[in-house]
Amino acid sequence: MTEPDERPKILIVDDTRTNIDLLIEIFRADFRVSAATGAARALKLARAEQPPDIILLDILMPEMDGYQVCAALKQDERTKGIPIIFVTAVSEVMDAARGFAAGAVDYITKPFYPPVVMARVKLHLDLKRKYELLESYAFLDALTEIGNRRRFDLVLKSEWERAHRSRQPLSLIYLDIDHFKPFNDTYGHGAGDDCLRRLAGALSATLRRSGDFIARYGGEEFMILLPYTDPEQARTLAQKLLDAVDRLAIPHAASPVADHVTVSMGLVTLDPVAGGDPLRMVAAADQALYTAKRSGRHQVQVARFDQMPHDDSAPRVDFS
Ligand SMILES: Nc1nc2c(ncn2[C@@H]2O[C@H](COP(=O)(O)OP(=O)(O)OP(=O)(O)O)[C@@H](O)[C@H]2O)c(=O)[nH]1
Repeated sequence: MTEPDERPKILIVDDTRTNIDLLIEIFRADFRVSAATGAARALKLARAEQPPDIILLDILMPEMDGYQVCAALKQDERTKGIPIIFVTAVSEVMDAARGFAAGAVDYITKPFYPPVVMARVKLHLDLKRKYELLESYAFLDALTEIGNRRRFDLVLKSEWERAHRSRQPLSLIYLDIDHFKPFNDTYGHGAGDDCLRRLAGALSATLRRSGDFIARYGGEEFMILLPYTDPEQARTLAQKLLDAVDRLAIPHAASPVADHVTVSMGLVTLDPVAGGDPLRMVAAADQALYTAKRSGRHQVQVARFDQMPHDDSAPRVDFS
């Protein structure tokens, strides 16, 4: 089996073939290089399934100039994180200021001095990697190493929009550990932390579909988002999550519910009707969770969340 090519991808955009050839020569050993001689092809390559890690972009091109291409890439969610370095002739240096305003990170001048071109590209790739690493930490819960609340908010918003667009159901489970305060009081905060870590691991391992998403929402609360999942499928999965926590069998002598740690869940499924606010979905799941707690804990309660026809501002939440 051949090893996957891990070299960074660079896209070179220039309407002059000789410039492209010169730049390919500089990068071909250490990079996977693709090239475009016009804006349309450049945008297509940038939006490909495996987008480039960095783009070298000529300013003066027919059809759409470099500034316009840069602005289009920066406006597109899929491509806005790709660093863009403008390629400009010495006489166009003033125009590079416009490039920065359009969102470029740097510029290089023609004629090329290969070591400088390479150093600039490597510098910006390195900065991009560091930025992505920092960003991933900002969305990670440090204790359990699953997504945090900030990440959940973003994923909920995009899945909510996707559910409306595709008219597919979206389910949400709000999960809370039962009697966690007495657990901490009995076994200590360190054991409480360990319990949270083990629960996060067991819950994550129970999710099988690639779009399923779990986050730690608060102290002892987790959110599980299930795209393309109808109420019946979500109910089955919620039961599996309940069982997975039971199977951990973490002793909890202070719980009146069981001799081990248990959880309660509120489940809601969005009917893909246009409009509304994703936070109402959270509110509906929260109410169902409250019902689960009131009804003796260690169980799943299902809320039905649908919106009043013709009245976007008044979603109806009722329990079945
Ligand atoms: N060890 C540990 N405990 C935490 C953490 N975050 C929150 N908690 C504890 O979780 C407990 C939650 O307590 P409550 O909200 O009273 O709920 P509960 O005791 O689980 O009771 P019910 O939810 O009604 O079943 C509090 O004692 C918090 O201190 C954490 O990161 N680590």
